[in-house]
Amino acid sequence: MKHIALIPAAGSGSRMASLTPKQYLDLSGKPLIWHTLSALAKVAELDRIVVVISPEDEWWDSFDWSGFARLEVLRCGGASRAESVLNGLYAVQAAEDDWVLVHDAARPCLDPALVSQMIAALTGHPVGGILAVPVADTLKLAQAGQHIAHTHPRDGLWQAQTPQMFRVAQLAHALATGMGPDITDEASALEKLGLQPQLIMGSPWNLKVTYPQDLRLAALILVAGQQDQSGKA
Ligand SMILES: Nc1ccn([C@@H]2O[C@H](COP(=O)(O)OP(=O)(O)OP(=O)(O)O)[C@@H](O)[C@H]2O)c(=O)n1
Ligand SMILES: C[C@](O)(CO)[C@H](O)COP(=O)(O)O
Repeated sequence: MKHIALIPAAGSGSRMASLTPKQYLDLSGKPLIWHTLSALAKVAELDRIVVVISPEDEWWDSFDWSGFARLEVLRCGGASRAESVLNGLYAVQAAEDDWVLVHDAARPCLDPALVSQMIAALTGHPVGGILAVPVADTLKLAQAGQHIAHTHPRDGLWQAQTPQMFRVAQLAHALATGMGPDITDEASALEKLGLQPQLIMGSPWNLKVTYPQDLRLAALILVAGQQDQSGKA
C-alpha cells in the first residue's frame, strides 16, 4: 500500500491580489510551491509526490524541478480546490486502498516530521484524518453592522490544516458525491458521508499563505525552521 502526496496547486490566489498565482510568488528566493515540495520531499514514507496544476498554467514550466525525485505533475486542476483534488484522484492511477495525503501548495512551512507522525498515527485507521490545531482565540458571532451577536464557545473547536490523509477510493467517492461550495477540505466530504476523521495535532507554523502579509510571515517561519535545524546539527 502506497502513500501519495497530492498537492492542489491550481488556484488563482484571488485574496493575494497578485497577477501571478501565489504558488509561484517569490518566497525566500524560490517559488512558494518549491518550499512546499521541498518539505514533502523530506518525508521518506511518501512514494509519490503529485502536483495538480491548471490546464492553463503558464508558470510551472518556467522553473527547474529536476532536483525533486518522486515528483509528477498533472494538468487537470478544476474550478474549485475540491474539483482539483477529485480530478487529481481520477488521474493519479493509484490502487483503491493507497493512502493519499492532500496538502495545499499554499502551505510552504510544513514540518516533514509532522507528516511522518501523521502517517504513523493513521496506519490501520478505518477512515483517516487531518492535521489541525485547537482554536486559541475568543470567537464572536457577528450580526449586521459588524455588531457582536454573541461569544461562541471555543471548546472542541479546531482549525483544519493539511495534509489530510484518506484512502484514494474513499476520498474520490466522498468528493464525487458531496461536491459543493461547503466542501472546503477533504475531511468535510468524508463527514458528509457520516464518517469521523481523526484530528492529529498540527502546528501554528503550518500557515496557509492566503493574504499578502502571510508571505512575510512564511519567510520568517522558514528562517526560524532553518535556525532550529542548524541548532540540532
Ligand atoms: N481551483 C482551485 C483552487 C485552489 N486550489 C489550491 O488549493 C489550495 C488552497 O486554496 P486557497 O488558499 O484558497 O488558494 P486559492 O484558491 O489560489 O486562493 P483564493 O481562494 O484566495 O483565490 C492552494 O494550494 C490552491 O492552489 C486548486 O488546486 N484549485
Ligand atoms: C484545506 C484548508 O487548507 C484547511 O484549512 C482550507 O480549507 C483551504 O482553504 P480555502 O481558502 O477554503 O480553499
